[in-house]
Amino acid sequence: MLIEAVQQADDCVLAGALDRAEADSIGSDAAAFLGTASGVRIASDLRVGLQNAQVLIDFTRPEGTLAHLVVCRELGVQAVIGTTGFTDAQKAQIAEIARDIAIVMAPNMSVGVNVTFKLLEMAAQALSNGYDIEIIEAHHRHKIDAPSGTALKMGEVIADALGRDLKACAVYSREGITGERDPSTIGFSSIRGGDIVGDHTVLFAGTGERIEITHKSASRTTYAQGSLRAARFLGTQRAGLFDMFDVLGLR
Ligand SMILES: NC(=O)C1=CN([C@@H]2O[C@H](COP(=O)(O)OP(=O)(O)OC[C@H]3O[C@@H](n4cnc5c(N)ncnc54)[C@H](OP(=O)(O)O)[C@@H]3O)[C@@H](O)[C@H]2O)C=CC1
Ligand SMILES: O=C(O)C1=N[C@H](C(=O)O)C[C@H](O)C1
Repeated sequence: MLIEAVQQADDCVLAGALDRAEADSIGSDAAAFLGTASGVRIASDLRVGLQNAQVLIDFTRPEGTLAHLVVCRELGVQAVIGTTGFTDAQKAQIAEIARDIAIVMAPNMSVGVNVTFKLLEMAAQALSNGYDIEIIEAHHRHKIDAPSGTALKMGEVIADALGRDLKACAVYSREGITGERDPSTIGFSSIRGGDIVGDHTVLFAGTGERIEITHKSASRTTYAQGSLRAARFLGTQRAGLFDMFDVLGLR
């Protein structure tokens, strides 16, 4: 999706493409899967892959992203990070690296999801009393982290709007005799199955009514297009840690 988006954009150039050393794709043209040639061979050596790059777009795993950022800092390459599932300590490492290079990090690059974060801020403030808040997300069977980064960000946005600390009020699982629901909690439910691209619903359940704010991704192309917007934004920055609110002017 990312390679296709870059190939279709008239203001972006594919400078490199990376895969693991053992991958069958190594050495083949990065656009071969599109039936065209990009002139870029898929490499496993990050320094080779980044030699002509201004920005690395990284959707991998936390440990991979962190290793890549160390090389980005060394080479002065900026980064768009889509990877989710970072620990607090890993986020602190990213913030430290962002003192030297500009980084956009966001758990969801889609415009719609970032606008949904804003809607949730407003809804949480307006429904701060008498409404139980539950966040339900569904993703494909291959996803390895739960809850999704987007669901966690939704929880943070809502907790901030309510003056709560998500770490203290999040409930991630229920089983057995759980007791009555504590109204100060924010609940999370994760569904995994098939090829679901990414659905997120926040339920505000009151007495006599329910409000549901839902975003559904039908294609991963929204993430790729958002990543390119983030890369363009980085062209105007020297250093610092940004997110899609900065890129989209939503802050
Ligand atoms: N911010 C956003 O908008 C979005 C974020 N994501 C996030 O992006 C991440 C990747 O998701 P997705 O694309 O579905 O996952 P995939 O498994 O399809 O892709 C991840 C890629 O990273 C590679 N990889 C895994 N570990 C490492 C490592 N340590 N070093 C280098 N490369 C590595 C994998 O290789 P191999 O297959 O060989 O393991 C694979 O090619 C997830 O955290 C997901 O939540 C996903 C979509 C949108
Ligand atoms: O793994 C995915 O697929 C996705 N991951 C991101 C997340 O964890 O929120 C974004 C999107 O939901 C797809």
